[in-house]
Amino acid sequence: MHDPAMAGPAIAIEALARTFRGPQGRVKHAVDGLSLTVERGEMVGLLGPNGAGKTSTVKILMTVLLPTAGRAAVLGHDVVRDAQTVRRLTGVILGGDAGLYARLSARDNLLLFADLYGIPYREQKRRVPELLDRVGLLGEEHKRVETYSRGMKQRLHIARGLLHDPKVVILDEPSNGIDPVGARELRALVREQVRRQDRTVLLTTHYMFEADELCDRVAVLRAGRKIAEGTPAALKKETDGQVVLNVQVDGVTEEHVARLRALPGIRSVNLTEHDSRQSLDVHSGQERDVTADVLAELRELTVRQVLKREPTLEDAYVALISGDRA
Ligand SMILES: Nc1ncnc2c1ncn2[C@@H]1O[C@H](COP(=O)(O)OP(=O)(O)OP(=O)(O)O)[C@@H](O)[C@H]1O
Repeated sequence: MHDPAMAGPAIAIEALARTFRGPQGRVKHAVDGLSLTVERGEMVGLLGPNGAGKTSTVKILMTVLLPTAGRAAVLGHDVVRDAQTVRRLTGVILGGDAGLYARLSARDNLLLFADLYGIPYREQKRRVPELLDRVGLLGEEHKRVETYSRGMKQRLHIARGLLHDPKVVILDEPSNGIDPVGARELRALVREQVRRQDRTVLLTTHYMFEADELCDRVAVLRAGRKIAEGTPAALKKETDGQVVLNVQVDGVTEEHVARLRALPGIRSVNLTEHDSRQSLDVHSGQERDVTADVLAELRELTVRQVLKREPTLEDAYVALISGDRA
């Protein structure tokens, strides 16, 4: 008999949808007709701004949220009809404090979860120290988890997610809330340990550079839909020949942004606010210098600084999610 688990992609998502009913019965499309295939051994990043539908998609794959339409399968097993098998084959690595026992040591946490996974005791004795070593927690394994730094907890989450040696790993925001140095170390850990042994990894992140460092391919979501998919290098190519004009300015309104977007030669405009200071990134082609037109639109505001620069990978991503493409 044909066994679907032996062939085909690791993750197959087809026309997946999930709606929620909000206040006054308004329907919210968290995932809106998403299709995505992840081949065996691939590492694919799901990118998107807050509310894009990443967590809802991941929850459906983790079998903790039901889709309202479409289907998703892990190693050929449907996440709704065959949820138990999907859970056995999938390792989930979430961040933060949830899912760990703060009063127990790292070692006792892993032994407890190994029991829950039904890993035989002799196997636990071998695997737990080995995993603690692999994630760099050997020597700290007897300390209570509540004394751990965020980065150490994240390492323990990784060890926990790999305990039952899953074929498919779902990794949610690996470096969220971790300082840049710690985040770099964590990415190295993900590359060396999570990716091992032809494992398939689906990772969510807010950071394009993180996806670039780790992923073979990325899918960018916006409002529950996929707006771009490809290798990080291919997405970056979309900004070839573009220039970013960064304007530090105060008092920008939605109306200003709309007027800037309508100017000839402008591809996308992104407004960010930090410490109540505004910053505008205006993407345009190289063929036309838009600086004078942009400053004319902002003439009644106080412009603090104007800089022109080459686009980065992060710009490629921002241009995608703030552009008009749907
Ligand atoms: N249980 C729920 N009830 C109502 N609306 C929900 C629920 N869960 C998610 N949503 C809505 O669905 C949309 C997608 O949310 P989701 O958490 O999947 O996005 P996300 O890309 O993971 O965002 P973030 O990066 O902030 O985690 C959001 O608008 C969110 O408010």
